[in-house]
Amino acid sequence: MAKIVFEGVRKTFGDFTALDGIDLEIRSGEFLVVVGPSGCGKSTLLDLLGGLSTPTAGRILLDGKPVTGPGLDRGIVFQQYALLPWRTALGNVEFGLEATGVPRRERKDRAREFLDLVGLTGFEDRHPHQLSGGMRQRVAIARSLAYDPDVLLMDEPFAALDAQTRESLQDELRRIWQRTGKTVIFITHGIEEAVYLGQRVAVMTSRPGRIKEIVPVTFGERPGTGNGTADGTADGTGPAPASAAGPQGEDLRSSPEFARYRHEIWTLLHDEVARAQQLEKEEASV
Ligand SMILES: Nc1ncnc2c1ncn2[C@@H]1O[C@H](COP(=O)(O)OP(=O)(O)OP(=O)(O)O)[C@@H](O)[C@H]1O
Repeated sequence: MAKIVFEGVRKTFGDFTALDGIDLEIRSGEFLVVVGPSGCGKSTLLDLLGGLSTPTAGRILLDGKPVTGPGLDRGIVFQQYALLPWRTALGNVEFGLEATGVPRRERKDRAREFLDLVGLTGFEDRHPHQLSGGMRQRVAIARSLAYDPDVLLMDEPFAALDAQTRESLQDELRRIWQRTGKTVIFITHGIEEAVYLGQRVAVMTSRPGRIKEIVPVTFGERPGTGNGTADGTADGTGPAPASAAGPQGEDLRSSPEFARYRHEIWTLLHDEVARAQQLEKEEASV
């Protein structure tokens, strides 16, 4: 059974149709990336899945049950994550656990564990203003992971970061995904980011937002992707593969296969971006 199913989902705001005819199935443990022109409804799609808003028509199933509101089974990471400024990194991650009723003592240990997972051991006692943008986003990711949601919803989480930090966080995220087996839905404007992270890349049309095409990204040597399981083995029982970070990640990004996928997705997007810009111009002149 699919982990997540969108069935004929439509979302309107007044007489404006943001999303229409969304049919989509996402496997458990899959890393799905969504790309599309600005304003095509990517965040709306994620909000619906997060239970922050409800579809106008159709339904969304999570483990076979309709999504009716937010839940601890889904963690959300936004572009600018609102960390609590008066709490330390550790305190912010602990905050995510308070809602789940984890005892105080255990909360601390669990929070430390997740800060370690995102490479922030030694920074537990820093406040958000004492951390770089990349570190803050790591705290946000740790906070979302700490209460152990099955599904991670990420809305352009690395968009505000410089290129180098972004690439290193992409590597971290892949490593975390491979280790934890979470189902990840990741929105981005970055085609390279989409190819690097996604097992499948869903390309959306401009208004109303629909799924134009889904591109499976299958790198032969790529650990954890294209094999249908988060740990990169055929049946999900084998050992976790080595991290793709470092030189290997660099090799992937500069490989001819990578360039081919990038070009395929760029081509699919190009027409939609042009159409979206035309629509904006027409609206502006009314
Ligand atoms: N609450 C709302 N009320 C009215 N219109 C809305 C609302 N939320 C979103 N929209 C509109 O729906 C469309 C889709 O918005 P959404 O934020 O989902 O797009 P997006 O693809 O995430 O955009 P971007 O890539 O620029 O972040 C936009 O035209 C937006 O103006």
